[in-house]
Amino acid sequence: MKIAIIGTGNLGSSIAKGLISNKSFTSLYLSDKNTAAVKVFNEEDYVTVTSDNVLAVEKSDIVIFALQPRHIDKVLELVKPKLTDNHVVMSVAAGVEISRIERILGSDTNIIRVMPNTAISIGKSMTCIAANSKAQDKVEMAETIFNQLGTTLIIPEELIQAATVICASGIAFWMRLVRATTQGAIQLGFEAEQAHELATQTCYGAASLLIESGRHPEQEIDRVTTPSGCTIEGLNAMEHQGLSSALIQGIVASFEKINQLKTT
Ligand SMILES: NC(=O)C1=CN([C@@H]2O[C@H](COP(=O)(O)OP(=O)(O)OC[C@H]3O[C@@H](n4cnc5c(N)ncnc54)[C@H](OP(=O)(O)O)[C@@H]3O)[C@@H](O)[C@H]2O)C=CC1
Ligand SMILES: O=C(O)[C@@H]1CCC=N1
Repeated sequence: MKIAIIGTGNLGSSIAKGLISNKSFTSLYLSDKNTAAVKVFNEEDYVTVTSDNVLAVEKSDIVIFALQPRHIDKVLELVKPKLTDNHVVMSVAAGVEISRIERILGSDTNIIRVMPNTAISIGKSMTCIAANSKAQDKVEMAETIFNQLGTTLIIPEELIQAATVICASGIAFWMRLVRATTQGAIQLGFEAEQAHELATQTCYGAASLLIESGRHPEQEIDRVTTPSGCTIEGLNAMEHQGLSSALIQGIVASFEKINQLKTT
């Protein structure tokens, strides 16, 4: 697979790291206005770092646009003359709908919206995928690529905005919960480094338990909460302060914001 990533900032470079660790390409072009942050990848086999977006497109079959929404239109216009029927255009741009890309490239272009998160750099992304009509037969190929970099779910495009909030922004939400746990652990007497390890490993254990057992979180909570014990005391105190409500309100606020950003 000949892959290009246009825009190698936070997400583009995370995708590049994941692909390089996995060696899941025959060639990889990394293109950005400023290549300083990804120059190091030039030393990798079959990887080329460039500032020439058109060259990256010409040399690739799959082009992942990891640009901010305000930059994507002009880059699509720039590379349009070089796109062929064989190209698959993938966009990770939040709020940029397939119809907006089709208006620039035409609906006879293979277009896939992909919504990964930054854990793609370590092969642990939850990635949602939606394709236009033309690219329906390319969805399996997209799934194959992103399954090597975590877990994938094929969804209708209408759900991509929600997936962006839950999975892409979601990384930040979970990080904040881990940070708060660390702050609590320090207050209870742990050194910062130990507090960080306790918080991250416990979080990892909780997610692994749910994934491996397939059980509902409340079933696992029941196994932890001793009657009149310290767990239920803590849980109830958190709920009195609105823990679940705060999370849900944050998710909804994030969703409302992404819908404001959406342009059709
Ligand atoms: N960060 C995340 O976790 C996630 C981001 N997304 C989406 O992914 C997209 C990228 O986000 P993110 O990586 O955070 O953004 P960044 O700003 O970190 O990365 C975008 C990169 O594109 C470069 N760029 C701008 N214009 C051009 C151009 N004409 N040609 C080549 N490169 C260019 C930017 O350079 P410069 O900085 O010099 O402008 C920058 O390096 C966004 O649309 C975002 O909504 C989606 C899911 C998760
Ligand atoms: O914050 C944002 O708008 C982008 C999309 C999801 C993650 N980062």
